[in-house]
Amino acid sequence: MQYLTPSSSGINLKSLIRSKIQSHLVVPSRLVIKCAYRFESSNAAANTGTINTNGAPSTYNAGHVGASRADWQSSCAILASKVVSQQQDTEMSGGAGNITAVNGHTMIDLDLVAINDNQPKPLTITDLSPAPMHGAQLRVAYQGVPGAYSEAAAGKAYPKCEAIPCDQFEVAFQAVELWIADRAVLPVENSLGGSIHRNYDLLLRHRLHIVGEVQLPVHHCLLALPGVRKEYLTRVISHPQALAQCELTLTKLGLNVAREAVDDTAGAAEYIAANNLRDTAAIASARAADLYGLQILAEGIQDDSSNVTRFVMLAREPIIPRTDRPFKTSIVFAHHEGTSVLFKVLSAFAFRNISLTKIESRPHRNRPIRVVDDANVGTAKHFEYMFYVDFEASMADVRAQNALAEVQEFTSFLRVLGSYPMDMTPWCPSRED
Ligand SMILES: O=C(O)C(=O)C[C@]1(C(=O)O)C=C[C@@H](O)C=C1
Repeated sequence: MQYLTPSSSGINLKSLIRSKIQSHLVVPSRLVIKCAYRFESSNAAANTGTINTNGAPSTYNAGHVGASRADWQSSCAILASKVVSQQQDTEMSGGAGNITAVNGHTMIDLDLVAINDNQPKPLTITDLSPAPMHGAQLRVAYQGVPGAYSEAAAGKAYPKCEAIPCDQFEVAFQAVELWIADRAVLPVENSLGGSIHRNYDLLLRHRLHIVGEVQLPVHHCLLALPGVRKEYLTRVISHPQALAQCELTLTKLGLNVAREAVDDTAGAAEYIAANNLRDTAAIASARAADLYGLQILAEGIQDDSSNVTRFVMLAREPIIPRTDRPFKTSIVFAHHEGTSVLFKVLSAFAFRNISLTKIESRPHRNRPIRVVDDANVGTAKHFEYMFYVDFEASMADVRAQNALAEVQEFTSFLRVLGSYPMDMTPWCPSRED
């Protein structure tokens, strides 16, 4: 599906990256290579007409939609060339030459007054801090366009944040890795649809840390162009999770029409508006109806009124775990061979009275099959798994530390994805979009 770009005055990624450059933040070249790679893949995707990069930041409340893919590409090209030229300057001047000059009093004339604004400034502790600089707005990357539930989750977790729409989850991760955003928001499970497996895989592939969670009641609406009636509809489009969450209700509404999956709920609404599609409805939020000028044909069409999606917040740095409020810790592990290992791992928590809130398994990509030869019976083949476990304790809690020390004995791989405050907001399944 193609995202479209409604005109607005939102700040765009180009200006964000420019401001980053202007503040002379030195970006490691490794990140730029990643960035260049992303252009190629997004170009390739755009050529197939399936994905469109819409990387314009928007203030959460205002719901701005801004720059085009070209903007994003040129921004990163500027960033890449800036870094390359910085590297060339450094190479030509002999890298650490400046230090030698100062320390060794070489022929460089030290003019301590005139500071050239084009020189890179050293990183400070604030640049490395997981929190934004005092007074700065937290920038939160999410997948989708304004009106998506992920945007609402960003607003719930960080009420005054600047929400930055990204066309893919991968881009949201990279936005944080490249310091374009401070956080990424990622849906990981839904009460009706279950776990969002692809996002678990992304957590493992990237090195970001979980620093928070929010549970967002998801209240779906059926949206169409003004004047369109249910009888005119030949298809309903939305995010696959949203389609699954409304399956029964659509049938009850007599909508036995084609269902088509698109990248996000609000993107579906935007697509209908921009293409003036009078035979198509979208499943999306009431806010998406407002933003894209659609009417609400039916409200609360999720099959279960207490439909809720859990999102996690990701940052470059972990937060310091505490014990003065309820914390959750998420881990992922693979175990050594042996059938009783999973039981042993889980009992490490049970013996310490640590509750598990979630366990999820995903096939081990690098080692999908374990072969067990038995001369008499033949060859048994088991799937190998990565296990994702959430438990109710902070990493600052000695019980959690001991449990993990024990888990480590049975596992071939163990990573703490994050230790973060639990979402303790009162449960209220009414509409929140
Ligand atoms: O498409 C959106 O609006 C999203 O934010 C994505 C998403 C998901 O990935 O599950 C989030 C919440 C809803 O469960 C439906 C879709």
